Amino acid sequence: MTFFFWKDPAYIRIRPYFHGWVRPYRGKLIGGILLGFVASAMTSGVPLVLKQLIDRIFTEKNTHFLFILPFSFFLLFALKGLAVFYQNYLLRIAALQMVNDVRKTLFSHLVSLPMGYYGREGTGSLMGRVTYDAERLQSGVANTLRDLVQQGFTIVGVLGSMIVMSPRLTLFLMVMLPAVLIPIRKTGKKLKTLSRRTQESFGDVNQHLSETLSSIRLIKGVVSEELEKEKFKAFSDEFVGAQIKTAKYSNLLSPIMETLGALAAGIAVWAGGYAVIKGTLSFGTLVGFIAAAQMLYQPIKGFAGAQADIQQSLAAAERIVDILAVPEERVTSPGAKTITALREGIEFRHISFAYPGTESSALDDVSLSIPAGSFVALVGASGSGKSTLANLLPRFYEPTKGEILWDGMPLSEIAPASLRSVIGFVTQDVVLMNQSIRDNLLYGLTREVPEEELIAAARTAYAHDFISALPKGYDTRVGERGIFLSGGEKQRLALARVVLRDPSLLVLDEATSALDSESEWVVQKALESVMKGRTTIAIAHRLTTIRQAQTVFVLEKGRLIESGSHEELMRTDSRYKSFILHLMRTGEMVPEEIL
Ligand SMILES: Nc1ncnc2c1ncn2[C@@H]1O[C@H](COP(=O)(O)OP(=O)(O)OP(=O)(O)O)[C@@H](O)[C@H]1O
Repeated sequence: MTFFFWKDPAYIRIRPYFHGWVRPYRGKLIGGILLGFVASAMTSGVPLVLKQLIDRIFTEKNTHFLFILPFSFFLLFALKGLAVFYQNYLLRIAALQMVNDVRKTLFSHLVSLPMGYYGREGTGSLMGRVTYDAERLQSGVANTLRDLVQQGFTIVGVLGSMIVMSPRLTLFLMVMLPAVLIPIRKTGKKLKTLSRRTQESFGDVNQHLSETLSSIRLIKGVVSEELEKEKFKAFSDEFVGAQIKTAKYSNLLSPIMETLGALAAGIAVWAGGYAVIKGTLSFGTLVGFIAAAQMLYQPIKGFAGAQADIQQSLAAAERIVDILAVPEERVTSPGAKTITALREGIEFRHISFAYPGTESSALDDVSLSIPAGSFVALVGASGSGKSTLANLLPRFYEPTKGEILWDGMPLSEIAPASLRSVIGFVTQDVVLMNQSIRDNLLYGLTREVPEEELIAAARTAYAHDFISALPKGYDTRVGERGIFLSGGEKQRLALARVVLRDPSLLVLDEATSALDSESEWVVQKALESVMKGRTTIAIAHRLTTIRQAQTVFVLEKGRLIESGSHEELMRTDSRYKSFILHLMRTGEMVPEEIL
């Protein structure tokens, strides 16, 4: 039964979180509830005063009450108005502040989840939880408390007044109770399902929008605008469809309740009219009673509305709790070791790994050593596990089997935050924010960086000249995801960022797409100067890079199949040799490079 929301499995699930959310605002909520009580007491007094008004003034013609009763009438409404105002105000403030807390907690939880989580949940859907669901929860809590408390009390109070006036007539009207409860219950259930559907389809709309905007180059490149429009239309229509159905069901209750209210008044006249004619019931009682029956309509409607609100808020809260229930990644912990550099080297010992939720291994029993200060290249076909191997180092993922040692220390004992501060990543897809070049270069640094150091870093990365040539120099905004910059320029900014962070270990995921030869040359130069004095692991796609590496590790389907220098491997009849020759035949590697 929806009335007892505290028995609802959804509520039981969110309860521990909900109590924590509500606790800081107890005072305001209790104040709101008490004021709701005052407001409903005032409302319940109206039929009684009305009865007295008619019986004393009009029937008994008692002039003594001519002033008192109308004034009491006014006083009741004035007090009720005041109580309702402050009740709504307090509840709204409490709900707004509470949801503000929830939103902030949700955001900080969202950025602290383990890497594996983000791939599973779509960005749009996650955005929907922080925006739409949090908002739903806010209005839900404020409205529910108002309606449940004030309207609940009013129903009880008005019923009390009715019993005081005539228990017999009240009993007559009780016959209608099932007629009132059944539609409330039925619409409540329907609304819960619809609410989930609305929220999910809002997630789809959001997801599609964020995906489209972030892939706009691809979409335009392959001319698939029409396809995307069609997809968006479908998601948006589904969202509106669910909302229209919700509107239908939530607005259906009102007319049903109004009709039932009129029926109740009719029953009251039919059953009480005869008694008034016979003189066994005062006219004032009947009028008071009809007024009471009419007055029940509004609170029952509100109370029924609260059921719908409860269902919608429960669905929203559940979706929020779905995220909060995922354990956070602990980037620092009291027992964990911290490191400041790589001094001896890294060793992978029998490492196997499968991505969460997948069956096949991305890495299978890989053992290799990378001495500090060396330059190694990871080579292999697409999907052979090169990026996966590199992603285990900052502990974005934990190996399923085996152990990685950092200067002889198990990686699992080192705090991820500390590891990440000594590893610099330069990925194919350089992540830039729509801020100035300066802000992008300094992003994540907590120390003050003097201008000279910033410029020196940009020089090391061969970026200073192109930055200086921009209209606003270091203060030029780069556009969303660096859209105003070329591929080579983005790569050099990423390298300048590495210089400023000064990590011991550099992980370079080389771009597979070719840069023009001039950019290629500059990026290569920048790379060479940034690599100096650092251990470098390159996920290599260019022969020039591979040839510079002291050791090339060759991966195939997650297994390490060969290792050695390029020359050594080319001298034998290795799988590496046939792989490189294959790449040259297919044009993925330029043959001139080995000449
Ligand atoms: N987030 C992920 N979730 C599930 N499986 C993944 C994930 N990332 C990669 N994989 C799978 O793991 C295997 C190894 O992928 P990985 O990205 O490490 O290969 P790679 O050698 O770096 O390839 P590429 O050169 O194309 O980047 C592949 O089969 C890939 O499909």
